[in-house]
Amino acid sequence: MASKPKTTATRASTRSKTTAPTTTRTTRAASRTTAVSQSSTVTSGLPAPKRTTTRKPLLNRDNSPEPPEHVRGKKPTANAARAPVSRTATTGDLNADTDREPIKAYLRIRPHLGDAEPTSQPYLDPISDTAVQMTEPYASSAPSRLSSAHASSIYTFSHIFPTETQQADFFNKTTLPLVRDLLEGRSGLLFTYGVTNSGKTYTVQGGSQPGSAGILPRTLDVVFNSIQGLHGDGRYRPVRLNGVEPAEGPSNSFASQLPTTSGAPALADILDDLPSGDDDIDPTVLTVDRNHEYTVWLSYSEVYNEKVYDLFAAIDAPDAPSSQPTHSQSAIPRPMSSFLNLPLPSSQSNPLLLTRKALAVKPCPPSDTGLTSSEAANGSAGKYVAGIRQIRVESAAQAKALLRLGQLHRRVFGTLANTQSSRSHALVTIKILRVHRGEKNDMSSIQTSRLTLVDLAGSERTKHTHTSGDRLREAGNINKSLMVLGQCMETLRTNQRTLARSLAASNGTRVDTRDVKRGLAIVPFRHSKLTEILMDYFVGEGRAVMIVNVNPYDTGFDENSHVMRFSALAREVSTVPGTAVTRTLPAGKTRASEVVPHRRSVTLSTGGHGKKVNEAHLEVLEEDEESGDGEDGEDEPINPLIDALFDEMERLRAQLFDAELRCAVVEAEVREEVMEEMEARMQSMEKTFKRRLMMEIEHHEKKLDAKIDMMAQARQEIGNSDEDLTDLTEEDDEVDAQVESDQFDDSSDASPSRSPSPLAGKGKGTSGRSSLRTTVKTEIPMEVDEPEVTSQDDEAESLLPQDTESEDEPEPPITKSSKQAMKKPQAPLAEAPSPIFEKDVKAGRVKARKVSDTDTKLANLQQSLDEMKLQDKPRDSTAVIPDKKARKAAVAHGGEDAEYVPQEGEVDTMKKKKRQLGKNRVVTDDDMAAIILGTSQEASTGRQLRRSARH
Ligand SMILES: Nc1ncnc2c1ncn2[C@@H]1O[C@H](COP(=O)(O)OP(=O)(O)OP(=O)(O)O)[C@@H](O)[C@H]1O
Repeated sequence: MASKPKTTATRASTRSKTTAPTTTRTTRAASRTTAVSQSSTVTSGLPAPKRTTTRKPLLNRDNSPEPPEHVRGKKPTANAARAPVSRTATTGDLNADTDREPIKAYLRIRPHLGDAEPTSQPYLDPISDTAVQMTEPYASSAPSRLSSAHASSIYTFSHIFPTETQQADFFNKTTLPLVRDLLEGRSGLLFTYGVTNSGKTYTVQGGSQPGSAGILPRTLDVVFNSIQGLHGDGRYRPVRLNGVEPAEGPSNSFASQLPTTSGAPALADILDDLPSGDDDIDPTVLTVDRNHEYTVWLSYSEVYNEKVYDLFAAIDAPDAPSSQPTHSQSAIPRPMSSFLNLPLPSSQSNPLLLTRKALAVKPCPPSDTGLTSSEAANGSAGKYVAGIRQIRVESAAQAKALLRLGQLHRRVFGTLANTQSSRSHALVTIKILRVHRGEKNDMSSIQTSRLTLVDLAGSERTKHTHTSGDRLREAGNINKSLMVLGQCMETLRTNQRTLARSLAASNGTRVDTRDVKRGLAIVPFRHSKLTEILMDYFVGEGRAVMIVNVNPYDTGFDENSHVMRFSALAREVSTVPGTAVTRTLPAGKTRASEVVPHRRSVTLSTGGHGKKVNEAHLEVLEEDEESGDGEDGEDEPINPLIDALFDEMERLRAQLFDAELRCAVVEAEVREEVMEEMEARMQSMEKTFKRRLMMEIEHHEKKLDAKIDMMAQARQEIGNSDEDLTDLTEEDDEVDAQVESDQFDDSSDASPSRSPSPLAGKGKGTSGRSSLRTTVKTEIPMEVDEPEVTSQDDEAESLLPQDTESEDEPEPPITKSSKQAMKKPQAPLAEAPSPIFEKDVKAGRVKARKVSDTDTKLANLQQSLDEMKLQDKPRDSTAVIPDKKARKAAVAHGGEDAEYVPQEGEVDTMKKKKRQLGKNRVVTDDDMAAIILGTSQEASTGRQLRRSARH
């Protein structure tokens, strides 16, 4: 077994000039720890980051991390002095600058796609080239139970690309440096991260418009532009991750690798059928070392449902598999070839069965990496996809055609629900073998470098995609990969910080790194296929770039916040840009294992764009990969406890998804119920109010009718009265003369004593004119009846108070004086006519008449009304309060029962500030109408009495 500490010691000694003791750990857990330590050892001596080491929950972590000091260009201290990578020990010219640098995170904001999408305010607002503010839409509304995002946050990135960014510009700033590294022999990783529909595929592959080619085709263009005339002869081929071996037989050209099996169309034909994107070529040319020859190799895989598939591999159709050539490493596959030419079954009863086999991920043998076996055994050698095809391409056009074929495969096996949506992680690896012209035959001089471009599947959660069954499983696995990727980054960051902090704390003295390493966490790369494949970039050497795609019009604010926080985490992880190496190695042994195929149905649509659309129902058999060779026990679980914990996490996560789904459904149901209830209530309220309104209208109409009737009746009565008046005129001439003479007497000899009414002097300046015997030539409106002066009228007098009562109003308090006034037939007539009579008075339609009893009663009524008003005022405005002291004294003197009679000065009077509204008696129109009615009735009664008396 490998002696890992020795490895560490070697690295440590080359980098920090310290000697680490050898240890003999053999477990994988320890191996992983050491791997992390080894990677971290590169940072030995780095100044301690200022940031606190307390681990905050991911949710609350500030997402504007500043790069550590060493990244910001601060010169390393003596402790931090770094030496070239120790891989020089086994390879020749492979020294590289091993400065650690954080993963670069670029944000690309997707533009609004016009009418196809609902228009809304974007919730992302770039505030500078590197910072963006994210504000939750509808933040004022109650926060969602499921929402975990902050209402407004600022996130920082290495650079932010606004919506109008052109593909070429984006490529130059994000990917071109990685292409340069690739051509110079250094490896790199670029991955896109974001929710579905955020523009990841557009960024990687591009669109259909001219100039919209993505970073992948542009990378191929630049590579082939730059190595023009420097192509190697292909006598060597890459194997595994960094291995090289002589190619079997001549494989000099792309065409020569095409399959020749009779009856099957050639790959070239298939590729010709695929749409060409050759019009959109990036013209960039990079300067390369012209002393070397270059060969370019391409591989294309996808991680789907935690299985790795080769997208260049042939898909076995029912009548094709046996006739197909075996999948040799160097042979160009004929993927889809037979399938494309088969008549597609249209019914599900007899689906076409397609099979594809998952590939195993295996650890690299030591010879591939330039490390000693002991070094490799610690896990830092990375892993490779066993059996994946690496195809040599000689031009960008060939490469693009192959990639399109791979994409076709991906789509066939892609999601059933939405064929446009990438539900798998797609990995394209461009590998370059570089050999010095003078050392063509020296295999050990061949340098290998890789650039892997990863189009990650959408990171959205299941509740937004309404997934179920297979889709749920798919989503679960996508999320698992991304979750593990996040966990790996978090662990790496923590380890790097721990190491840097402990080394900084040593203050220049020698540190036993074993102690430090013991405290480092195991990076859980092996818990997801994606991270297993990518681990070499994190613990080995290579630059890493992350592209965060975001659609600011998307409803998934929460998911996008999660993406942002993930990017912050990534930016805090450092990687080591280095030089890839190559070793030859004997082919690894493989071991047959139990294969548990997974079958699922796929619906494939072909045609479209003006052609007839055919739907084919297929069954896909996804065979599991063969297990690893087990040579070094790498396939043993790292630690059963950790594995169990991961499984538990996975189970809990699935439960959480389930619970969230149920919550969302219940929430929707409850909302609907509440809405229905509200609607029913609103309807019933509307009915009630309508009914009330109708009743009100009816009531008012009745009232109005009554009023009109009253008025009509009154008018009629007045008409009758006129007739009676004519009769009476003659009869009363005598009385008139007498009244006139009396009036004359009164006016000349007015005396208060002649006025029995206590209110006589209060009548609007008519003092002296109203008295018992005074006959005022008051103009009485026509509407008022003019009953004859008869003694019988007294009998009707009793009717008056009742008749003047309003229906609704309470009876006004009848004071003593008012009673007197009402009883006295001689009570003076109120002089001021009611305003409603004024018109008639002015029109001269009334005539002077003698005072009758009815008139007197009317006057009395008016007077009592006035009195009511007059009496109300002082009563409501003044309060008489007995003096407390005096009362107390009286009680003390005479006991509790003693009657207290306040003397002068023993009462306080107090003005009340305000009369209470509604307590006063108010004479309303109804009252007046009632009075008129009463008067009319009285008058008619009087007339009847008088007439009966006459007869
Ligand atoms: N920068 C851009 N300019 C113009 N259109 C864009 C841009 N980015 C994305 N689009 C368009 O937005 C749509 C969604 O983009 P894309 O398919 O790349 O999303 P995605 O993140 O890859 O989704 P999925 O994860 O489901 O595959 C596509 O129609 C694409 O053409």
